Amino acid sequence: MNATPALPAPVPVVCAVIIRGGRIMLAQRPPGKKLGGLWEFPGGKVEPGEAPEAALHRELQEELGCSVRITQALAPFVHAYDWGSIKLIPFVCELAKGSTEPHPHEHTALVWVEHEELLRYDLAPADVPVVEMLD
Ligand SMILES: Nc1nc2c([nH]c(=O)n2[C@@H]2O[C@H](COP(=O)(O)OP(=O)(O)OP(=O)(O)O)[C@@H](O)[C@H]2O)c(=O)[nH]1
Repeated sequence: MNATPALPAPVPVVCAVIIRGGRIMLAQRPPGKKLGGLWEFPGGKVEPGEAPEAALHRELQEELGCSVRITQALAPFVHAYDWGSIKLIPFVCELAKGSTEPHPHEHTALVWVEHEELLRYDLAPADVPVVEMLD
């Protein structure tokens, strides 16, 4: 018998690299939450039985009040934090035609930055490999 307890499965998390006019949106996590103050791609946890794409649309509506069109699915990967692991499922998106302007309902701030500037932001550690996947 294997005495090693099974590690909990990584928590699936979707995130959106939203591109507009050559700039990419970053959102700042509020203080007091996990990774508070760090910058991330908007998104969140996938609910049980939910498709990742559906989770992405739901989270972006909740967090930013906007709708997007997914243009590319990037390769999901697992990132281990000291409190557990996430399976990050990134999508490249653009704002959907007729979408409302995104507003931060849950984040402290939103910025639109050039690709070359992304790594100058203090990113959630799991987001660094996502930046490296972008062309
Ligand atoms: N939304 C989002 N979450 C990310 C990214 N990168 C990353 O490590 N995460 C982590 O993945 C989890 C996503 O959950 P969430 O955004 O729905 O969670 P939350 O802060 O409401 O819940 P939490 O307080 O349990 O972390 C967070 O722990 C967050 O720190 C990212 O780019 N986008």
